[in-house]
Amino acid sequence: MDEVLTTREMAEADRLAMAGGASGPALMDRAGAAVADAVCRRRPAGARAMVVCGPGNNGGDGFVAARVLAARGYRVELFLLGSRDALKGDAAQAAARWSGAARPLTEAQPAAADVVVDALFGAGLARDLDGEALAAVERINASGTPVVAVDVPSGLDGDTGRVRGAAVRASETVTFFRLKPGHLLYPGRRLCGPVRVADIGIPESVLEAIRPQTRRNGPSVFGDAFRAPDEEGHKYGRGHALVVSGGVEATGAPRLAARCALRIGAGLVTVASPSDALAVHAAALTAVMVRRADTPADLAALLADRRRNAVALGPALGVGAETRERVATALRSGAHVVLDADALTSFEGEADALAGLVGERPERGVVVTPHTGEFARLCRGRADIGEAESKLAAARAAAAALGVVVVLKGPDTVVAAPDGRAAINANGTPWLGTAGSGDSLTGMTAGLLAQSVPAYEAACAAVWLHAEAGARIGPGLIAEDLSEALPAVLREYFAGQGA
Ligand SMILES: NC(=O)C1=CN([C@@H]2O[C@H](COP(=O)(O)OP(=O)(O)OC[C@H]3O[C@@H](n4cnc5c(N)ncnc54)[C@H](O)[C@@H]3O)[C@@H](O)[C@H]2O)[C@H](O)CC1
Ligand SMILES: [K+]
Repeated sequence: MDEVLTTREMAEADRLAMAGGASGPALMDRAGAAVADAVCRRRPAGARAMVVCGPGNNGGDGFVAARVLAARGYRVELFLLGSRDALKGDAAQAAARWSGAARPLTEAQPAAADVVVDALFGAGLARDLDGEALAAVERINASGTPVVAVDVPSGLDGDTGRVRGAAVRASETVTFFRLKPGHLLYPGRRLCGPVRVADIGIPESVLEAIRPQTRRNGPSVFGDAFRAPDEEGHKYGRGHALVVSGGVEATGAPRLAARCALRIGAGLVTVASPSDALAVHAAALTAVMVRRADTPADLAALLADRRRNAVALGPALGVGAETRERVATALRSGAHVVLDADALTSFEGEADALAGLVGERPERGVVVTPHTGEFARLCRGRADIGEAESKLAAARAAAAALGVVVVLKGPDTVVAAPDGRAAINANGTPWLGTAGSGDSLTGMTAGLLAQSVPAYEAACAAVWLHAEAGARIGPGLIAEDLSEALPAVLREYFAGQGA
């Protein structure tokens, strides 16, 4: 159920279902009935339900919902954008079975209703709302009346999660068969409210033909790649992560990263720093070694020990040529590499230079973990990335261009692999927006790479586990809590695998 389908893929699912014998009206009937069920859960029979319908099949779903609600004793008023006889296909059939009026949309007064069904536009939204549709959406939002949106809130682009002119703020959304990217990407995720995915009779088998490349992030994405160590799990079998840090001015970042790498399962961690004082402070943990590393050559020497199979650079490294040199050294070492923060900012506007370094190396995982600002700086000058239609498309384009796994962080973190796979994370919490949270994620990613989890799955697992840990703590979260919350999160995750 974690596949995420674009509107185009959804239309293909629809087509395949009908080619397989499903009927359009039957699909629409089940869609409309699922919408009616959502209204019934929200308001008792006898309540005033306003259904606003658009000129396409989204409107058709609205006509079906209106008919079902009226049959269940709701006082239904239906308003239509455009004329009833302009409706076509399944929508025309649904309208023909609605015995009530279809009043002009301009007459709709949502404030007078107990609940609104938003069936204006769905997957067929083709441009910014204007005219009567825009006015109606504004009246709906101003009314404060609860809204059940059909498929996607009208005005929201189902593929990008972006608003086209204006969009309905829904109390909940009923969609069909699978989620769309716009249900998970902001602001779409906020405008949808809770999203219910209804089964309308499209067979799962259509997915074999569609082969969707996007998933909602979770254990179904990385479960096979990250399993509990077997009983004789030896510490060397669980890899050795190296956290490269900067000077004394930055104390917590490398320590956070090191702690998280250990907690998530790396067998050993080394903190390398030009400053003994910092390294000792950063280490302050058993199983963490401390090594002096003043120069890239020192770093190369540390990485010459092949048991150090994952290296994290970024937290508190400083921005500039030194860091670039360290990044180049790490990429040439053949260890798995995580690049965050300063390691990325040191390549500001030079994504190609970074891509060149990545390209030199044997096929080992490289993960970059920028937040949106770092991403924009790294990809400055790359219009093919900067002008992508959505965060999902931008992360994908960068992953393909750089040849790395991109973790584009935010409340809707997107993880994208060079081969086109992508996952949108949906278990985050606003409390993760705190200093050090990124360093913790870097450490978790390095800790998973150290255990030879493949780069894409390691990034997806780190993002999801990091968010789970944050969600467990919630208000008052400080970055130090994240590593402490990991044992409980991992216990549940592994137990879930056993299930
Ligand atoms: N895919 C499925 O499994 C099912 C989908 N259903 C519903 O069908 C809609 C998609 O219907 P479609 O007719 O393609 O488009 P819409 O109804 O979303 O749009 C209607 C129509 O409106 C015009 N239009 C687009 N943008 C604007 C605008 N900004 N202003 C004015 N007019 C606009 C354009 O001509 C569109 O064609 C999907 O969302 C589901 O709700 C099935 O009912 C169930 C199966
Ligand atoms: K809608």
